[in-house]
Amino acid sequence: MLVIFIWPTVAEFFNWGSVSMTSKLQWRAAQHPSLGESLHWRQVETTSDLELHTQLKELIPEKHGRLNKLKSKHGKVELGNITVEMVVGGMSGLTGLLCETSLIDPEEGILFRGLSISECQKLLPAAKPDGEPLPEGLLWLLLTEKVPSNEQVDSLSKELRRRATIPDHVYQTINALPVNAHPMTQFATGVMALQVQSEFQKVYEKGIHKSKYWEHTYEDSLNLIAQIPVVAAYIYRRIYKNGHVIPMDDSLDYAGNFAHMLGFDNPEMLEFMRLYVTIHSDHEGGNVSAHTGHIVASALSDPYLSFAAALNGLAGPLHGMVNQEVLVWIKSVVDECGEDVSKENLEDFVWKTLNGGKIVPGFGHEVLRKTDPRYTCLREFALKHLPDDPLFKLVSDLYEVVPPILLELGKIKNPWPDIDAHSGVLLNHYGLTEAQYYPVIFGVSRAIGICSQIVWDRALGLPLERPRSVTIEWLENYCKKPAQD
Ligand SMILES: CC(=O)SCCNC(=O)CCNC(=O)[C@H](O)C(C)(C)COP(=O)(O)OP(=O)(O)OC[C@H]1O[C@@H](n2cnc3c(N)ncnc32)[C@H](O)[C@@H]1OP(=O)(O)O
Ligand SMILES: O=C([O-])CC(=O)C(=O)O
Repeated sequence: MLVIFIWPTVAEFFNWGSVSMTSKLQWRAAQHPSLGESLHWRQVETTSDLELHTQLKELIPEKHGRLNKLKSKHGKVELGNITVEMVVGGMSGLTGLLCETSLIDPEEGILFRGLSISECQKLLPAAKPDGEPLPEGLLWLLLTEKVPSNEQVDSLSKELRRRATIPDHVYQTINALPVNAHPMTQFATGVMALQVQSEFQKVYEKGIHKSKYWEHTYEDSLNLIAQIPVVAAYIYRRIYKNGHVIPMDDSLDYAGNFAHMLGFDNPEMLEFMRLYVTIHSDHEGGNVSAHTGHIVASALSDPYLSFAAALNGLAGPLHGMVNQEVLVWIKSVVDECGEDVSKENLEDFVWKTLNGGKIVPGFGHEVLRKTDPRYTCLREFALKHLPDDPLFKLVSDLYEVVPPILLELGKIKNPWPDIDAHSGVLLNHYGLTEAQYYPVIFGVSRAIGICSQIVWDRALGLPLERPRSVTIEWLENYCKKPAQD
C-alpha cells in the first residue's frame, strides 16, 4: 500500500480566503472528527486494491466501534434545545440526523468527507489532465472516506458499466405512461420497475443475519447507480427524440456515458456532466430527498424503494425541481424584457414575481447562509467556457439584483443563490434545452449520495426513524407551564 500525505493547508489557504488558518483547522476539527486525530495531515491513500467493496468492508468495523462507544459513553450529551419554532417550522435549525458522507457548514458549504468542492476538483481523478472530477471518484470517496487512484476509478467505471443491464419490463412500464407525463414521474416509475430485481428484498425474504444487510444494500445500490443513467436517457429520448435510443459507449466513464446516451457528444458537455453529477450528488442528510431516502430505508425498505421515494421529494419545486423553474423563469424574463434587459427592468421583474405571491426560484436555503459554493463552482465553469452566453449574463445580473430585494422583504434568512440558480443555463448552453428534464439529471446525480448514505445506515445498524409529533393544543399547554414562561 502506498500512502501519500497531502498538506491541505496550502489548498485551504487559496480556497478559504480571509478566514485564518487556525480557525479553519479548529472548525474542521470540530466538524470532522472522522478525519482523524491530526487534521494537519490529510491522508490520501492509494492502494493496489481495486475493489470498492473490500475497502468498505475494512472500514465498517472501525466505524461501528466508534458509534457504539459514542452511544455508551456520550449518549446523554445534549446537542441543543428543541424550540417550539423548530417543531412548527419544518425542524429548521434542529440537528437530529446522523449522516457520514457529507456535512454542510452554513458559511463554507458542502464538504464531501471533509473535502470542499475545489479540493475535490483538485484531488479526484479526472478523464483528462486538469479535467473535472469523475463522479465514480466521488462515490468511492463517499463510501470509503478515501480519495481513489485513477486505477480504482477506472475499475469502478468498468464495474458500473457491467452492472448497467436493464430488464425489458422496465421500458415496458415506462412506455405504459403517456409520453407527456412529467419526466420525473417517468423516472420514479422506472426506478420502481427496477426494484423487481432487488437483491436485498430477496435475501431478506429468505432470512439473513442483520450484520449482512449492508452487503445486499451495497449490491442493490451499485446496480441502481449503474442502471439509472440508462433509464433516464431512455426517458429523455422517448419524450424529446422520438424514442431513438443511443446505446452506452463502453469506452466512456459514468457521466460521460450519460451525456452520450442523452445525445450529447461535445467534449465540453461531457466535462460539464462530470462536474454536474459530482457536485449534485450529496448534501448531507437533512435535505428533502436524502432525508426521505433515509427514513424509508430505516424501515428496511430496499435502496430502490427508498430512492424512488427520495425522487418524489426531489420532484418538488422547492427542492430539485427548482432547476426547471429557474430556467422557465429566466426565459420568461427574456420573453417579457428581451435578452438585453437592464438591471432596473430586472428589478421590476423580480418585484412583480414577489408581488404575485411567488418565490424567486434558485435563491434562499434552509442551511446555507452564503452563496452556495456549488453555484460559485458552476459560475467559474461558465466564466471559463461560455463567458458570452446571454443567459449566463442574465444569471450574473440576477446575482447582483435579487439578494438586496429579498433582504428588503425583511424575513428571509439567506438571500443568496443556490446551485439551481445556475445549472440550467449551462445545460441550455450545451443544447439540453428541455427544462422539465433537469430534475431527472439532478436525480441521477443524487443517487450517488443517497445510496452511499443508505449503505452506511445499514452498515452502522441505524434504527427505524420515528420521531414524536405533538398537536397545537399540546404545545399551547406545554408553553403555559410556569417553568416555560
Ligand atoms: C437543491 C435545493 O433544494 S436548494 C433550494 C432550492 N429552492 C429554491 O430555490 C426555492 C426558492 N427558495 C425558497 O423557497 C426558500 O428559500 C427555501 C425553501 C429554500 C428555504 O425556505 P426557508 O428556510 O423557509 O427560508 P426562510 O426562513 O429564509 O424563509 C422566510 C420567508 O422568506 C420567503 N422566501 C425564502 N426564499 C424566498 C425566495 N427565493 N423568494 C421569495 N420568498 C422567499 C419564505 O417563503 C418565507 O416566507 P413566509 O414567512 O411568508 O412563509
Ligand atoms: O440541502 C438542502 O436542503 C437542499 C439542497 O441544496 C440540496 O439538497 O442539494
